[in-house]
This record gives sequence, structure tokens and C-alpha cells, in this order.
Amino acid sequence: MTLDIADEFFEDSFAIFNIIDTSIKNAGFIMIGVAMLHMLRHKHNLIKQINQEMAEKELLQKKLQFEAYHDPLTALGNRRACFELFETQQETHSHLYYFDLDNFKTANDKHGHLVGDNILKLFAHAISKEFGADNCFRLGGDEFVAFGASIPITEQWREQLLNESQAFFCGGKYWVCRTARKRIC
Ligand SMILES: Nc1nc2c(ncn2[C@@H]2O[C@H](COP(=O)(O)OP(=O)(O)OP(=O)(O)O)[C@@H](O)[C@H]2O)c(=O)[nH]1
Repeated sequence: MTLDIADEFFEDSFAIFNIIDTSIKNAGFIMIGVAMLHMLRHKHNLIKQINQEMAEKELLQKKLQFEAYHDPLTALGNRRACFELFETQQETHSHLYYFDLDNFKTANDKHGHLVGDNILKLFAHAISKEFGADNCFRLGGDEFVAFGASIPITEQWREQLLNESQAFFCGGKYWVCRTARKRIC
């Protein structure tokens, strides 16, 4: 009889201990789960941040590369680009055109540098339309170079190129020469 009572007592106590023990274990699992989730979220944010920084770096690198090889005013290739691409341009184009605007200094002095800048942009746009922007370069000041095919040069063509800049009495001269294009057999 005494034994029975003791058995019941221990049975009940164990049941309570069991419940407490399971609860503690469950709470432990939940805490570990929450901590792991937190860690994963932190890692996810870190990877996102690294990816973003890498994308920004890549963009910056592309921007720097563009700036190193382009004229900021006209967005044409600059002197460095022209020299570095000279061989390739020679191989793919039969003629080289060199342009130098006339009276540009006078136009600058008379109408101001903003108008002067605009003349350069208009001329860059005109030759880009004729030869393709990738084949045109601004060497500096009012000097430009373009690579292209042989074009029947007429007074009309010349006027067309200088159309808008002529409004400021700014003309232009050009020289054309054959490139040393290699024949592809
Ligand atoms: N507005 C403007 N002017 C520039 C720029 N770069 C150079 N210049 C000016 O361009 C002028 C070029 O002068 P010149 O080479 O004598 O040109 P020009 O008056 O056409 O004379 P020729 O070429 O001998 O016919 C200079 O006054 C420079 O200050 C630019 O980016 N913008």
C-alpha cells in the first residue's frame, strides 16, 4: 500500500518533470532557431551589401574608363582613344578625315565660350551622323578626326557638315588621306 502511494507520487512528479524538461528543450530549439534565422538574415544582408558595392565599383570603373577615353564636351573619343584605336580604325576604314574649324577663336571671343562649346558639339554631331560616333574623335580644341569610306566631297557636303556653325561665321577645312588598310583576301 505504501509502495503504491510512492509509485503514484513519483509517477506524477516525473510527468511534471517530463513536461518541464520538454518545454525547456523546446524553448532551447526555438532560441537556436531564432538565432540561426537572425544569423542567416545578417549574412543575407551582408551578401546583398557586397553585391551592391561590387555593382557600384563596376559602374565607377566603367565611368572612369569612359572618361579616360572620351571628350567630356562632345562625348566623342578623345586623342588617347584615337591613337589607341588608330590601327584598328585603319584596318577597317579606307580613309582618314582631319577637320580643323576656321575662325573658331573669333567665334569664341565674339559670342562667348558657351556658344563656342555649342559649335563644337554641333560639329561633333554632324560628323557623327556622317561617319558614326565610334569612328570620330576630337583631338583637342577645334580639331577632329574621322575614319570612313571614300566620300565624294562636294561643297554641299562641306556646307552640310558646317551648316550650323556657319551661322557664327565659323568655317572649316579638312584633309583626307587614304589609310594603310590591309587587304582581306
Ligand atoms: N569654347 C571652347 N573653346 C575652346 C575649347 N578648347 C579650345 N578652345 C579654344 O579654341 C580656340 C582655338 O583657336 P585656334 O586654333 O586659333 O582656332 P581658329 O581661330 O579656328 O584658327 P585656325 O584653326 O588657325 O583657323 C582657342 O581660342 C581655344 O581657347 C573648348 O572646349 N571650348
